[in-house]
Amino acid sequence: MTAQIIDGKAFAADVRAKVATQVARLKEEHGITPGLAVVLVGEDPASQVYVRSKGKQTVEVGMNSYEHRLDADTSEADLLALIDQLNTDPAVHGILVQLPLPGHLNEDLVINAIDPAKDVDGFHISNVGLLGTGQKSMVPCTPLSCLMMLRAHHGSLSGLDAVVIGRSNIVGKPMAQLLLGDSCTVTIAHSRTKNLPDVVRRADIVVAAVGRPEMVPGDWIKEGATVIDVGINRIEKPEGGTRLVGDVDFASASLRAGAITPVPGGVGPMTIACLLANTLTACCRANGLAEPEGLTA
Ligand SMILES: NC(=O)C1=CN([C@@H]2O[C@H](COP(=O)(O)OP(=O)(O)OC[C@H]3O[C@@H](n4cnc5c(N)ncnc54)[C@H](OP(=O)(O)O)[C@@H]3O)[C@@H](O)[C@H]2O)C=CC1
Ligand SMILES: Nc1nc(=O)c2c([nH]1)NC[C@@H]1CN(c3ccc(C(=O)N[C@@H](CCC(=O)O)C(=O)O)cc3)C=[N+]21
Repeated sequence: MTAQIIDGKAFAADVRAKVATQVARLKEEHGITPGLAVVLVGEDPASQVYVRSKGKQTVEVGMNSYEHRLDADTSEADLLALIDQLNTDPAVHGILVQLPLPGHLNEDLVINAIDPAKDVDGFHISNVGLLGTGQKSMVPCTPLSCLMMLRAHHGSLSGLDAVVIGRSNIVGKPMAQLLLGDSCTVTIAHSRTKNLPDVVRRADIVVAAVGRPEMVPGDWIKEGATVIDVGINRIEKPEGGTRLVGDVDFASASLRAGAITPVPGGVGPMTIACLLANTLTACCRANGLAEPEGLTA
Protein backbone atom coordinates (compact mmCIF):
# COMPACT_ATOMS: atom_id res chain seq x y z
CA MET A 1 0.00 0.00 0.00
CA THR A 2 1.19 3.52 -0.67
CA ALA A 3 -0.13 5.97 1.85
CA GLN A 4 -2.34 8.90 1.11
CA ILE A 5 -0.39 12.03 2.02
CA ILE A 6 -2.25 14.29 4.42
CA ASP A 7 -1.53 17.77 3.11
CA GLY A 8 -1.04 19.96 6.19
CA LYS A 9 -0.36 23.01 4.07
CA ALA A 10 -3.72 22.69 2.34
CA PHE A 11 -5.52 22.06 5.66
CA ALA A 12 -3.78 25.11 7.11
CA ALA A 13 -4.80 27.29 4.17
CA ASP A 14 -8.40 26.19 4.68
CA VAL A 15 -8.30 26.98 8.43
CA ARG A 16 -6.72 30.40 7.75
CA ALA A 17 -9.39 31.20 5.15
CA LYS A 18 -12.13 30.36 7.68
CA VAL A 19 -10.40 32.49 10.31
CA ALA A 20 -10.01 35.41 7.87
CA THR A 21 -13.73 35.31 6.99
CA GLN A 22 -14.71 35.39 10.67
CA VAL A 23 -12.22 38.15 11.46
CA ALA A 24 -13.69 40.28 8.66
CA ARG A 25 -17.17 39.70 10.10
CA LEU A 26 -16.06 40.62 13.62
CA LYS A 27 -14.65 43.88 12.31
CA GLU A 28 -17.67 44.72 10.18
CA GLU A 29 -20.43 43.76 12.59
CA HIS A 30 -18.80 44.51 15.92
CA GLY A 31 -15.83 46.79 15.23
CA ILE A 32 -13.51 44.30 16.95
CA THR A 33 -10.09 43.22 15.65
CA PRO A 34 -8.59 40.14 17.35
CA GLY A 35 -5.04 40.69 18.60
CA LEU A 36 -2.26 38.15 19.25
CA ALA A 37 0.81 38.97 21.34
CA VAL A 38 3.88 36.77 20.91
CA VAL A 39 6.71 37.01 23.44
CA LEU A 40 10.16 35.75 22.51
CA VAL A 41 12.93 35.74 25.11
CA GLY A 42 16.43 35.32 23.70
CA GLU A 43 17.69 34.71 20.21
CA ASP A 44 17.19 31.04 19.41
CA PRO A 45 17.30 31.06 15.57
CA ALA A 46 14.56 28.40 15.13
CA SER A 47 12.25 30.31 17.48
CA GLN A 48 12.89 33.52 15.57
CA VAL A 49 11.77 31.83 12.35
CA TYR A 50 8.51 30.62 13.96
CA VAL A 51 7.79 33.97 15.59
CA ARG A 52 8.29 35.82 12.31
CA SER A 53 6.07 33.38 10.46
CA LYS A 54 3.36 33.62 13.16
CA GLY A 55 3.40 37.44 12.99
CA LYS A 56 3.13 37.45 9.21
CA GLN A 57 0.22 35.00 9.12
CA THR A 58 -1.57 36.84 11.94
CA VAL A 59 -1.59 40.02 9.86
CA GLU A 60 -2.59 38.10 6.71
CA VAL A 61 -5.85 36.91 8.31
CA GLY A 62 -6.63 40.49 9.37
CA MET A 63 -5.69 40.30 13.05
CA ASN A 64 -3.34 42.59 14.97
CA SER A 65 0.09 41.15 15.79
CA TYR A 66 2.13 42.39 18.73
CA GLU A 67 5.67 41.07 18.96
CA HIS A 68 7.74 41.44 22.11
CA ARG A 69 11.38 40.47 21.79
CA LEU A 70 13.25 40.44 25.08
CA ASP A 71 16.95 39.93 25.79
CA ALA A 72 18.08 36.44 26.77
CA ASP A 73 19.01 37.75 30.24
CA THR A 74 15.61 39.34 30.93
CA SER A 75 14.64 38.88 34.59
CA GLU A 76 11.63 36.84 35.62
CA ALA A 77 10.12 39.96 37.23
CA ASP A 78 10.36 41.90 33.95
CA LEU A 79 8.81 39.05 31.96
CA LEU A 80 5.98 38.69 34.51
CA ALA A 81 5.39 42.45 34.36
CA LEU A 82 5.02 42.26 30.57
CA ILE A 83 2.57 39.35 30.88
CA ASP A 84 0.57 41.32 33.42
CA GLN A 85 0.40 44.26 31.02
CA LEU A 86 -0.76 41.99 28.16
CA ASN A 87 -3.32 40.32 30.46
CA THR A 88 -5.00 43.67 31.09
CA ASP A 89 -4.67 45.07 27.54
CA PRO A 90 -8.14 44.87 25.92
CA ALA A 91 -6.60 44.87 22.41
CA VAL A 92 -4.80 41.60 23.18
CA HIS A 93 -6.97 38.47 23.01
CA GLY A 94 -4.21 35.87 22.77
CA ILE A 95 -0.81 35.62 24.44
CA LEU A 96 1.90 33.14 23.44
CA VAL A 97 5.24 32.92 25.22
CA GLN A 98 7.58 31.04 22.91
CA LEU A 99 9.14 27.97 24.54
CA PRO A 100 11.71 26.88 25.58
CA LEU A 101 12.61 29.83 27.81
CA PRO A 102 16.22 30.50 28.86
CA GLY A 103 17.20 28.34 31.84
CA HIS A 104 17.00 31.04 34.54
CA LEU A 105 13.26 31.51 33.92
CA ASN A 106 10.69 29.21 35.54
CA GLU A 107 8.46 28.06 32.65
CA ASP A 108 5.60 26.84 34.85
CA LEU A 109 5.50 30.11 36.75
CA VAL A 110 5.56 32.18 33.55
CA ILE A 111 2.89 30.14 31.75
CA ASN A 112 0.59 30.14 34.76
CA ALA A 113 0.87 33.94 34.95
CA ILE A 114 -0.98 34.23 31.61
CA ASP A 115 -4.72 34.93 31.88
CA PRO A 116 -6.20 31.48 31.04
CA ALA A 117 -8.76 33.15 28.77
CA LYS A 118 -5.87 34.56 26.68
CA ASP A 119 -3.74 31.41 26.87
CA VAL A 120 -3.95 30.49 23.17
CA ASP A 121 -1.30 27.78 23.65
CA GLY A 122 -3.57 26.02 26.18
CA PHE A 123 -0.63 25.42 28.52
CA HIS A 124 -2.01 27.13 31.68
CA ILE A 125 -2.91 24.67 34.45
CA SER A 126 -6.56 25.80 34.29
CA ASN A 127 -6.79 24.92 30.62
CA VAL A 128 -4.98 21.62 31.17
CA GLY A 129 -7.49 20.76 33.91
CA LEU A 130 -10.47 21.82 31.81
CA LEU A 131 -9.29 19.71 28.88
CA GLY A 132 -8.67 16.72 31.17
CA THR A 133 -12.20 16.92 32.54
CA GLY A 134 -13.84 17.46 29.15
CA GLN A 135 -14.79 21.08 29.78
CA LYS A 136 -14.49 24.01 27.40
CA SER A 137 -10.88 25.21 27.34
CA MET A 138 -8.17 26.59 25.12
CA VAL A 139 -6.72 23.53 23.36
CA PRO A 140 -2.97 23.36 22.58
CA CYS A 141 -2.39 24.15 18.90
CA THR A 142 -0.25 21.19 17.85
CA PRO A 143 -2.52 18.45 19.27
CA LEU A 144 -5.57 20.36 17.97
CA SER A 145 -3.98 20.33 14.50
CA CYS A 146 -3.41 16.59 14.67
CA LEU A 147 -6.99 16.01 15.85
CA MET A 148 -8.47 18.10 13.04
CA MET A 149 -6.51 16.18 10.40
CA LEU A 150 -7.41 12.83 11.97
CA ARG A 151 -11.10 13.71 12.10
CA ALA A 152 -11.06 14.90 8.51
CA HIS A 153 -9.44 11.66 7.40
CA HIS A 154 -11.44 9.16 9.50
CA GLY A 155 -14.71 10.86 10.25
CA SER A 156 -15.25 9.17 13.62
CA LEU A 157 -12.23 8.07 15.70
CA SER A 158 -14.41 6.09 18.09
CA GLY A 159 -12.95 2.74 19.18
CA LEU A 160 -9.68 3.11 17.26
CA ASP A 161 -6.39 2.12 18.91
CA ALA A 162 -4.18 5.20 19.18
CA VAL A 163 -0.55 5.27 20.28
CA VAL A 164 1.04 8.61 21.15
CA ILE A 165 4.83 8.43 21.35
CA GLY A 166 5.99 11.19 23.70
CA ARG A 167 4.50 12.49 26.96
CA SER A 168 5.40 16.18 26.97
CA ASN A 169 2.99 18.72 28.41
CA ILE A 170 2.86 20.59 25.12
CA VAL A 171 2.22 17.70 22.72
CA GLY A 172 1.99 14.12 24.01
CA LYS A 173 -0.26 14.52 27.05
CA PRO A 174 -2.83 16.91 25.53
CA MET A 175 -2.85 14.78 22.34
CA ALA A 176 -3.74 11.74 24.41
CA GLN A 177 -6.55 13.68 26.15
CA LEU A 178 -8.03 14.76 22.82
CA LEU A 179 -7.91 11.23 21.39
CA LEU A 180 -9.54 9.89 24.56
CA GLY A 181 -12.18 12.61 24.20
CA ASP A 182 -12.92 11.20 20.74
CA SER A 183 -13.23 7.71 22.25
CA CYS A 184 -9.97 6.19 21.02
CA THR A 185 -8.27 3.54 23.15
CA VAL A 186 -5.13 5.49 23.97
CA THR A 187 -1.63 4.34 24.85
CA ILE A 188 1.03 6.90 25.75
CA ALA A 189 4.55 5.62 25.05
CA HIS A 190 7.80 7.29 26.15
CA SER A 191 11.49 6.62 26.65
CA ARG A 192 10.86 3.91 29.27
CA THR A 193 8.21 2.03 27.30
CA LYS A 194 9.01 -1.68 26.96
CA ASN A 195 8.94 -3.11 23.48
CA LEU A 196 7.93 0.08 21.70
CA PRO A 197 7.85 -1.54 18.23
CA ASP A 198 5.11 -3.97 19.30
CA VAL A 199 3.16 -1.23 21.07
CA VAL A 200 3.21 0.85 17.88
CA ARG A 201 2.30 -2.17 15.72
CA ARG A 202 -1.09 -2.41 17.47
CA ALA A 203 -2.07 1.13 16.56
CA ASP A 204 -4.66 2.29 14.04
CA ILE A 205 -3.39 5.82 14.74
CA VAL A 206 0.24 6.65 15.51
CA VAL A 207 1.19 10.15 16.69
CA ALA A 208 4.97 10.55 16.94
CA ALA A 209 6.14 13.48 19.10
CA VAL A 210 9.61 12.58 20.26
CA GLY A 211 12.23 14.82 18.68
CA ARG A 212 14.44 12.01 17.31
CA PRO A 213 14.98 12.10 13.57
CA GLU A 214 13.26 9.23 11.71
CA MET A 215 13.20 6.96 14.78
CA VAL A 216 9.96 5.19 13.79
CA PRO A 217 10.68 2.80 10.90
CA GLY A 218 8.04 1.53 8.49
CA ASP A 219 8.05 -1.98 9.93
CA TRP A 220 6.55 -0.63 13.20
CA ILE A 221 3.51 0.60 11.29
CA LYS A 222 0.41 -1.60 10.97
CA GLU A 223 -0.81 -1.91 7.37
CA GLY A 224 -3.28 0.88 6.71
CA ALA A 225 -2.63 2.83 9.93
CA THR A 226 -2.77 6.63 10.00
CA VAL A 227 0.56 8.23 10.93
CA ILE A 228 0.80 11.77 12.27
CA ASP A 229 4.40 12.95 12.47
CA VAL A 230 4.82 15.88 14.85
CA GLY A 231 8.63 15.79 14.93
CA ILE A 232 10.59 18.72 13.55
CA ASN A 233 14.26 17.76 13.34
CA ARG A 234 16.92 19.60 11.39
CA ILE A 235 19.62 17.21 10.16
CA GLU A 236 22.81 17.61 8.12
CA LYS A 237 22.62 16.60 4.48
CA PRO A 238 25.51 14.46 3.20
CA GLU A 239 26.17 17.02 0.47
CA GLY A 240 26.20 19.87 3.02
CA GLY A 241 23.43 22.13 4.32
CA THR A 242 20.48 20.92 6.39
CA ARG A 243 16.97 19.59 5.90
CA LEU A 244 13.92 18.99 8.08
CA VAL A 245 12.79 15.47 8.90
CA GLY A 246 10.13 14.12 11.23
CA ASP A 247 10.25 11.43 13.92
CA VAL A 248 9.01 8.87 11.39
CA ASP A 249 11.00 7.41 8.51
CA PHE A 250 8.68 8.72 5.82
CA ALA A 251 10.02 6.58 2.96
CA SER A 252 9.41 3.22 4.66
CA ALA A 253 6.35 4.25 6.68
CA SER A 254 4.50 5.55 3.64
CA LEU A 255 4.72 2.07 2.09
CA ARG A 256 2.63 0.61 4.94
CA ALA A 257 0.50 3.44 6.31
CA GLY A 258 -2.97 4.20 4.96
CA ALA A 259 -2.30 7.92 5.41
CA ILE A 260 0.65 9.94 6.67
CA THR A 261 1.60 13.56 7.31
CA PRO A 262 4.87 14.75 5.74
CA VAL A 263 7.58 16.88 7.36
CA PRO A 264 7.75 19.68 6.36
CA GLY A 265 4.23 20.48 5.21
CA GLY A 266 2.26 18.44 7.76
CA VAL A 267 1.55 19.30 11.38
CA GLY A 268 3.81 22.41 11.44
CA PRO A 269 1.77 24.69 9.15
CA MET A 270 -1.47 23.53 10.80
CA THR A 271 -0.08 24.43 14.24
CA ILE A 272 0.24 28.08 13.26
CA ALA A 273 -3.21 28.06 11.62
CA CYS A 274 -4.69 26.65 14.85
CA LEU A 275 -2.95 29.37 16.84
CA LEU A 276 -4.84 31.93 14.75
CA ALA A 277 -8.05 29.93 15.22
CA ASN A 278 -7.51 29.90 19.00
CA THR A 279 -6.94 33.67 19.01
CA LEU A 280 -10.23 34.15 17.16
CA THR A 281 -11.98 31.82 19.62
CA ALA A 282 -10.51 33.71 22.60
CA CYS A 283 -11.65 37.02 21.09
CA CYS A 284 -15.20 35.74 20.53
CA ARG A 285 -15.41 34.41 24.09
CA ALA A 286 -14.00 37.65 25.54
CA ASN A 287 -16.75 39.58 23.76
CA GLY A 288 -19.59 37.18 24.55
CA LEU A 289 -20.01 36.31 20.87
CA ALA A 290 -20.78 32.94 19.28
CA GLU A 291 -17.64 30.87 18.72
CA PRO A 292 -16.44 30.07 15.21
CA GLU A 293 -17.68 26.69 14.04
CA GLY A 294 -15.28 23.90 13.09
CA LEU A 295 -12.25 25.66 14.55
CA THR A 296 -12.38 24.32 18.12
CA ALA A 297 -12.02 20.81 19.52
N1 LIG B 1 4.93 20.57 14.47
C1 LIG B 1 4.80 21.32 15.54
O1 LIG B 1 4.03 22.23 15.52
C2 LIG B 1 5.56 21.02 16.77
C3 LIG B 1 6.58 20.13 16.70
N2 LIG B 1 7.27 19.78 17.82
C4 LIG B 1 8.30 18.75 17.67
O2 LIG B 1 7.80 17.54 18.23
C5 LIG B 1 8.85 16.80 18.82
C6 LIG B 1 8.51 16.54 20.29
O3 LIG B 1 8.41 17.76 20.96
P1 LIG B 1 8.16 17.86 22.54
O4 LIG B 1 6.95 17.08 22.89
O5 LIG B 1 8.23 19.28 22.88
O6 LIG B 1 9.49 17.10 23.05
P2 LIG B 1 10.00 16.71 24.52
O7 LIG B 1 11.47 16.59 24.38
O8 LIG B 1 9.41 17.59 25.54
O9 LIG B 1 9.38 15.25 24.72
C7 LIG B 1 9.83 14.16 24.00
C8 LIG B 1 9.15 12.90 24.45
O10 LIG B 1 9.67 11.82 23.68
C9 LIG B 1 10.01 10.75 24.55
N3 LIG B 1 11.15 9.99 24.03
C10 LIG B 1 12.42 10.35 23.95
N4 LIG B 1 13.17 9.37 23.44
C11 LIG B 1 12.34 8.34 23.22
C12 LIG B 1 12.51 7.02 22.72
N5 LIG B 1 13.70 6.58 22.33
N6 LIG B 1 11.44 6.23 22.62
C13 LIG B 1 10.22 6.68 22.98
N7 LIG B 1 10.00 7.91 23.47
C14 LIG B 1 11.05 8.72 23.60
C15 LIG B 1 10.37 11.39 25.87
O11 LIG B 1 10.17 10.45 26.88
P3 LIG B 1 10.49 10.75 28.45
O12 LIG B 1 9.35 11.58 28.90
O13 LIG B 1 10.51 9.40 29.04
O14 LIG B 1 11.80 11.47 28.47
C16 LIG B 1 9.38 12.56 25.92
O15 LIG B 1 8.19 12.19 26.53
C17 LIG B 1 10.10 17.62 18.57
O16 LIG B 1 10.70 17.18 17.36
C18 LIG B 1 9.58 19.02 18.38
O17 LIG B 1 10.42 19.82 17.61
C19 LIG B 1 6.95 20.31 19.05
C20 LIG B 1 5.95 21.23 19.16
C21 LIG B 1 5.20 21.69 18.02
N1 LIG C 1 4.70 28.52 23.27
C1 LIG C 1 4.99 27.76 22.22
N2 LIG C 1 4.00 27.32 21.41
C2 LIG C 1 4.29 26.55 20.32
O1 LIG C 1 3.37 26.12 19.58
C3 LIG C 1 5.66 26.25 20.03
C4 LIG C 1 6.64 26.75 20.90
N3 LIG C 1 6.28 27.48 21.97
N4 LIG C 1 7.93 26.45 20.67
C5 LIG C 1 8.37 25.71 19.51
C6 LIG C 1 7.30 24.75 19.00
C7 LIG C 1 7.52 24.32 17.57
N5 LIG C 1 6.41 24.86 16.82
C8 LIG C 1 6.29 24.82 15.45
C9 LIG C 1 5.38 25.57 14.75
C10 LIG C 1 5.34 25.57 13.36
C11 LIG C 1 6.21 24.81 12.64
C12 LIG C 1 6.19 24.86 11.15
O2 LIG C 1 5.50 25.66 10.54
N6 LIG C 1 6.99 24.01 10.44
C13 LIG C 1 7.10 23.99 9.00
C14 LIG C 1 8.54 24.17 8.55
C15 LIG C 1 9.22 25.38 9.11
C16 LIG C 1 10.71 25.41 8.74
O3 LIG C 1 11.04 25.27 7.55
O4 LIG C 1 11.52 25.54 9.68
C17 LIG C 1 6.64 22.62 8.48
O5 LIG C 1 6.67 21.66 9.24
O6 LIG C 1 6.29 22.56 7.31
C18 LIG C 1 7.12 24.02 13.32
C19 LIG C 1 7.15 24.02 14.71
C20 LIG C 1 5.59 25.52 17.68
N7 LIG C 1 6.03 25.48 18.93
